[in-house]
Amino acid sequence: MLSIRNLEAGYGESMILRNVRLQVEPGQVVCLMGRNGVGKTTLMKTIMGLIKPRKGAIAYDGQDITAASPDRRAKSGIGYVPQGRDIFPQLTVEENLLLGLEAGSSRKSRIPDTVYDMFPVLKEMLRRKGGELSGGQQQQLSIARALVAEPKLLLLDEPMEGIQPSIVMEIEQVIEAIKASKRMSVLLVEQSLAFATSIADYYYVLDKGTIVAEGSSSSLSEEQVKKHLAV
Ligand SMILES: Nc1ncnc2c1ncn2[C@@H]1O[C@H](COP(=O)(O)OP(=O)(O)OP(=O)(O)O)[C@@H](O)[C@H]1O
Repeated sequence: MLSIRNLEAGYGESMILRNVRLQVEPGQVVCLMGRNGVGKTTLMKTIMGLIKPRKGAIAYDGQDITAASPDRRAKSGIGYVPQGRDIFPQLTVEENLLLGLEAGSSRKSRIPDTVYDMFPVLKEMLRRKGGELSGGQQQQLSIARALVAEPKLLLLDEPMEGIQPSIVMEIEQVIEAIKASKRMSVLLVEQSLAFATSIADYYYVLDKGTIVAEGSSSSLSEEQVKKHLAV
């Protein structure tokens, strides 16, 4: 589904990612872990094409997309939910969702009902401005907007960060439902050991721009977390 080899990327002269390799199989939920500032967001942006790698290759769905534009990646079925709820505050919930249809690979002209099934709260708030929603609801809107396009690979950058526990639970349920549907792969940045071991199939730990540990999530132990993730 997604295969990254020998990736090197950064900002101007400063190289953040070095020799990164990572794999996401069809239907898998893969968790990318690592301390603050190690390059997780940089990796997500490079997968989405917002940062051009200096070295290495990214293949998606059997195609080399290393040089493809972000728009082409979205059209070919990669959905991206950036860190920090990047919704349009002046547009209504419905308008935000409709933008998701434009961006992605879906040929549908209406928002699929499955999105409202996953986020019933949004259906009740279709006419409200995005900026009037709570932080957690905005995060749900941001995820829903990506799902509207029915992507084949969903990239989620710290979707639970700074969100109240009840909404964290709802977002976890959505990720579980996506996994159960087997129609989408998910790569997400998430620090919680509980999440990584309960929902994810596989994990990678990034440290100083390189992958230092990986394995099936059931093998992820408290000790490894202490070694690689404790501050
Ligand atoms: N636009 C930018 N220009 C220059 N350097 C940047 C830019 N964005 C991030 N960096 C640097 O790149 C490094 C990796 O940042 P990145 O945001 O990828 O880390 P992260 O693991 O996602 O961290 P966090 O968990 O805090 O979000 C940091 O040292 C950061 O200061």
